[in-house]
Amino acid sequence: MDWAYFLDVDGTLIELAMTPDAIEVDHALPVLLETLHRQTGGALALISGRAVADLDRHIGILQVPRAGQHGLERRDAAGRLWRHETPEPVKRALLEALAPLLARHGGLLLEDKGSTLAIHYRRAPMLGAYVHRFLGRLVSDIGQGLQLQAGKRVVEVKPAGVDKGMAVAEYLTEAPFLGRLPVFIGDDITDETAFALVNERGGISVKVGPGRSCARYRLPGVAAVRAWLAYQPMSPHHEHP
Ligand SMILES: O=P(O)(O)OC[C@H]1O[C@H](O[C@H]2O[C@H](CO)[C@@H](O)[C@H](O)[C@H]2O)[C@H](O)[C@@H](O)[C@@H]1O
Repeated sequence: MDWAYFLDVDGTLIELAMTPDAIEVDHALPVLLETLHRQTGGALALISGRAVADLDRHIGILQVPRAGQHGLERRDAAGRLWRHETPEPVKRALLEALAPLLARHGGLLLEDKGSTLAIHYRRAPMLGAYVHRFLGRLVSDIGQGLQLQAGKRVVEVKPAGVDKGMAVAEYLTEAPFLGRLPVFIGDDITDETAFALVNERGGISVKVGPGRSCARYRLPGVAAVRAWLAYQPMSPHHEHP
């Protein structure tokens, strides 16, 4: 059976950086992804926590389908964009509540992704537990179907009930993904829903780096992921990592 490739971005295809805009996308990445996309007949998608527009800006290769904001937005192989929105008044209330926190702690960084608001504390790691508590209280006060999403030195507030696993499941109902065995590679907590979905479908789930995971395989880091992906098109029979 042919494989369909679903790839997380930060920490999987690109090394982590101090801030979301500080990532370095070297020229080899788009070349690798374009090649894999072509050689799989288009069965490659990026599944990221970043916004789709942000992926477009940093990574380009617009012909590769992509899901952003942990599945809240998804561009399919036909170029159609599907979106779950956070209602405007809810977003306004969140931004108002976050303003004093951000004003008080210059080391924190707000990333407004549209439907999701992320507070990054990589520049002020000692504030991590505080930020988690603050946002946890905010979500329970505001309610409105919101949920917290933890990540690497980041906490996000997003609409509940949509995740990366759902985005992968949606792609698998559409050409050219339909009927293929899914492969998902990711490094973070948010990738666990996709690993679980892929495991259910008998696919290949690959966790990048250390940490607990339901993924069945491991790769040590970004360089190993890229090396493994580069090997795929050359292999006549796909082998497990
Ligand atoms: O699902 P991903 O594609 O892995 O995206 C997860 C988050 O990635 C970005 O944040 C992370 O990477 C930043 C740049 O390396 C780093 O500074 C930050 O600490 C990491 O959490 C992105 O900014 C988030 O929106 C994504 O959710």
